[in-house]
Formats: sequence, C-alpha cells, structure tokens
Amino acid sequence: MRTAIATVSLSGSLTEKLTAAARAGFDGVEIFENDLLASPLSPEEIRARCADLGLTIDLYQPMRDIEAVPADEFERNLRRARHKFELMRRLGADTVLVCSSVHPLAEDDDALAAAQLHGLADLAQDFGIRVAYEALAWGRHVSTYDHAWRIVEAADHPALGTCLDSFHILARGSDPKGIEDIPGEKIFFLQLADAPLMAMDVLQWSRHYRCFPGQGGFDLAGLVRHVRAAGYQGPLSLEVFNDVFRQAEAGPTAVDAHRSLLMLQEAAGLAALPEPVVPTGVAFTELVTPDAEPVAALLGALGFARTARHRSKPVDLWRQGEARVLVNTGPAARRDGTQLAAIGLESPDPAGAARRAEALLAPVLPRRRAPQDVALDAVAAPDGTELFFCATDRPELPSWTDDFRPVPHAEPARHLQRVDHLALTQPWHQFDEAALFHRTVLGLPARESVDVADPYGLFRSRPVSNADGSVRIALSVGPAPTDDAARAQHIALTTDDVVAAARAFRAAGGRLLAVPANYHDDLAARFEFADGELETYRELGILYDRDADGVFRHCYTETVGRVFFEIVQRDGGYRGYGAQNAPVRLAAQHGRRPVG
Ligand SMILES: O=C(O)c1ccc(O)c(O)c1
Ligand SMILES: [Mg+2]
Repeated sequence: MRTAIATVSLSGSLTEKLTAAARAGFDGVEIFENDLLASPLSPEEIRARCADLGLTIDLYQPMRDIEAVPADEFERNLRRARHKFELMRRLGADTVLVCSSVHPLAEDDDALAAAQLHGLADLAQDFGIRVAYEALAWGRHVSTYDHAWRIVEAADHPALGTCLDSFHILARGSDPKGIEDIPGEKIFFLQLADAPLMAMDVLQWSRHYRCFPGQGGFDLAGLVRHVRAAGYQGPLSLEVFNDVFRQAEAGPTAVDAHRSLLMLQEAAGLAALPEPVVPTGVAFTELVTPDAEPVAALLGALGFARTARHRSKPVDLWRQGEARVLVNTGPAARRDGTQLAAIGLESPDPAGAARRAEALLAPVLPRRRAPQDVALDAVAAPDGTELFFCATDRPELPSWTDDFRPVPHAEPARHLQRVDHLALTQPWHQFDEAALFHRTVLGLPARESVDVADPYGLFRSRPVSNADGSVRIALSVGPAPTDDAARAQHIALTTDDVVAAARAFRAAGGRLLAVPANYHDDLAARFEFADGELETYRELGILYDRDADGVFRHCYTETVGRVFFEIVQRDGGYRGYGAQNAPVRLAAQHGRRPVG
C-alpha cells in the first residue's frame, strides 16, 4: 500500500522533514499546519518541493473546534475554513482533517454536529476538497471512532468521510472490529501510531508518547486488517507525536518509521518480505582498539589464546571454547577508541538473512573489504554495529574463518565456553528502533524492558534472544550520552564454575570489579548459602541472583575503552540477566576510572 508520514513525526524545518520522508521511501506526507506556518516557503513552493521529491500531499491538518457550536461561532468557523481551503488549493492538498471539537461551547448534539459538518462539506466541495472527521480520544462530546462515524453517516455528504487514527481508537479501548461496518469509501484517511501501554491522561499520552508501529503495545496489524476488510484503499500514514523524535535527526527517524510500516504490512498480510532467518549462535564479536595491548592483556587473563591472524588486515582472532573475539587495530580503531564494532551471527542462510535486512532498509555493507577477502553478507544495525551473517564450519559456504591464518599459540584455557550475551548500549534516541530492528529484521523476540537505577540516571534495558538462548543481546540506553558508563558495552561469557574462572582470571593478573560489602550483607539476608560460599563471592566480587528457574552467578572485569567482560554461570533454567544486581554494578563502575 502507499505510505505516508505526518510532518509532525519528524524534527527540523519543513524542508528537512520533506527531504527525510522522501529519502526514506515514503510516497506522501500529511502537512501539519504549524510546519507550514513556520516555513518561509509559499504554499506553491511547498507543493513544488513535494513534487520534486516525488511526494504527494495526502492530508492537510488539523482543523479544530468546527462542529456542534452556536450558529455565530459556526459562521466564523466557515470563514476560517474558506481561508484554509484556499490555502489547500494553492498547496494542492485535497483532504483536510477535522478533529472532534474540544470547544467549551460545543454541545452534546449529534444532529447539530452532523448539520454543521454537512455545511462545511458543502463549502469544501466547491474547492474540490474532502473533509475527514476524526474523533480525538479526548474530544468534548465525540471521542470514539464509532461515534464520529455515526455523525458522518447522518450528515450524509459525499465530501464528508471519517479519518481513523489507531491511537485514538486503541487508547480508548474501542473494539476495532466495528471498523468493518464502515463502508471503505467513507474512510477518507487512516493514521497509524503505536504507543507503550501506560496508565496516564490520554491527551498527554498521545502528544508525547506515540511511537511507530511495533514499538509500543497496540495491535496495529489487527487494526489494519479490519480497515482493509472495510475496503479502505488510501495510504497507511504515520502520525506520531513523540518527544524523542522531535529531537532526533529526521533522516534516521524517517528510515525507522518506514521500516515500521514495512513490518506492519508484513504482519497484516499486505506485503511479503524475505522470510526472517533466525540466527543460531554467535560466531564472533569484533573489538576495534587503537591499542591492542590492554585488550590482549584482558583476553589473555580470561584464558583466551591468540590463535590466528587475518591474512590482509591487522585483525587477530582470540579463542577459548566456542567463544571467538576478533581484535582489530585498523583505521576505524584509531578513530573510535576501543569498542565492540561488529558481531558475527551464525546463520542457517546468510544470504537470506542479508536479503531480509536489506528489504527492511538496513544498510548493506560491502561483501569484500579487499579483493582477496572472502565475500561475507553483512549489514549495519541502527547504532552502526556491523552484523555479519556467518556460516562457520560449513564447507559448502564461504566462511569468515577462511580469511584467517593460524599463528603459533599456547592452548586456550577451558574456563569459558561461549558467549552468553552481548550488551549493547544504544544512542538515546534509537532504543525503540533497535528493539524493533532486532526483533523483526533478525527475528529475535524481545522481552519486556526493565528500568535499572544508575547513580546518575536511569538505564533502560531490553533483551532479545532466539528460542534456545544461543543468541542473547541486551539492548540498553543510559542516562547521559557522554558518560563512559552510559556508553559501555559488554561481552558476557559462560562458565560452569564462576569461582574457578574468577580466581584464574585474578591469578593471571586480571582485575575484577570490586563490589561493596553492603551488597553481600544484603545477599545474606535474602538467600541461604553453604558455609564459606558467600565469603568467596565477597572476595571475588561475584554477584548472585536466584529465581524459580535457577541460579545466576556473575562477575565483571575492568573496562577498556567502552568494553568490559562479564563471566556468568547459569544453573538450572535461569533465563534472566541479573537485572536486580545492575544498580550495584553500575555504581561500582562509576567509582572506577576506565583504562585504555
Ligand atoms: O493532539 C492533537 O490535537 C491531534 C491533532 C490532530 C490529530 O490527527 C490527532 O490525532 C491529534
Ligand atoms: Mg490523528
């Protein structure tokens, strides 16, 4: 279906908004009156700009407080409308949104509302304009879509129809099934917004917390199916009032927005995309660093051995058990400092995984970096992390390992087996986008997000994982974007004996994050331990959690650049990440200066 976006959903000047919408692939826009009023461009110039960009103007909005008002007030409203219709003619927009009245003088009188909307539609018709009447969830007398439709039906005018807005419908808890009773040609417009489920005033909720489909808690695919079943043929248009998007760069927001509509069409059965190819493991993680020494020291103390080197680039492969870490000291490293730059995901179908990512607007990375390199399928995640789709140990397919040559090495230790999870901090304005990306592009279902107190703000964390837990990624967003702790990323590695692994790490010169005595005192109050057990955790800085499924023990290394490691031992069916312990860990990390 055709796609559109309201200019209110993007930041910047009207020109910036239009450019971003067009570049992201939208077919049309809803022009918000405020954006037009604030623009130095004349209506004719805006029209020409849209045409140049290949955008249609699908809606002009909003007109407020039109209906069910005293006669003299309505006369003034018609005068106002005439001005707007003239403006719309210059703009080349043929549909106007009228939202239900919040006027203090508006009467609870459907017949009056219908008669006045009929009068407005008569005037609109002279200008070749259609009026789409929308129920605001906080409208004074009309606040549900079915009520708005009854009034439109009673008014019975060819230039009058209804505008459905998923937010107003679903925030009110209305049953969207009734949409199928509206003739499709009378649904003049469909606006889509999701929102996190929150108990708050509906106007505030709408004006500040709307988000793109799939990023909140509403069933938008279900709603779209009803609208299609009614016979609606118009565009799917995003109308998202959101405090974060108002500040974020328009270009990436528009891409995020368009991706959400592609996903929605897939979920509603309106479009076929390449099937998701769920990753089946972590092939490698890649650290870039300007100085290999501290990273090598850390990996060495953890028991990794440097087993191979890239044949053409300054990249070393470190290995222990099934855990593989690439250390890249190439040009990007000198620019960006030590950070986790790439993840290799084991994929049953690397090319298929890349096709899906590309169809969902992820930037595709060059398959070969150098003429002699193996051709690998890779895309960039929203935060720029490079995702390689890998086929390790499958001789029929090219493998990233083919680029590496063994180097003489000692055997790695056997304390650590594999990557348990990767924790990636996201830029503050891309958290919901990242969750949608990992869920829909990579096919990794997301769990609920949890809020974690940091001494200097709040962390929000949301894990995504495949069914057997062999790929777990914890996405998080921290309080202060410039703060090192808020930008830290970590690689968690599994062990079946966290005490032995922690001791070996220390004996090899590694430094574990110290945990305050108060934490372990509190553990003693919450859980029962065997003799000496708690003292060992205290000595090594091991944190502990237990739930109905099992036990989780974990400890942390020092931080190099943006990166630290976690050693985790999961027993029983514990599936969490020790979120209970995160505030203590964050506070401890603030207390230490990172090295490297
Ligand atoms: O918040 C508002 O006032 C408002 C205006 C126009 C709309 O289409 C809408 O859904 C909300
Ligand atoms: Mg709306």
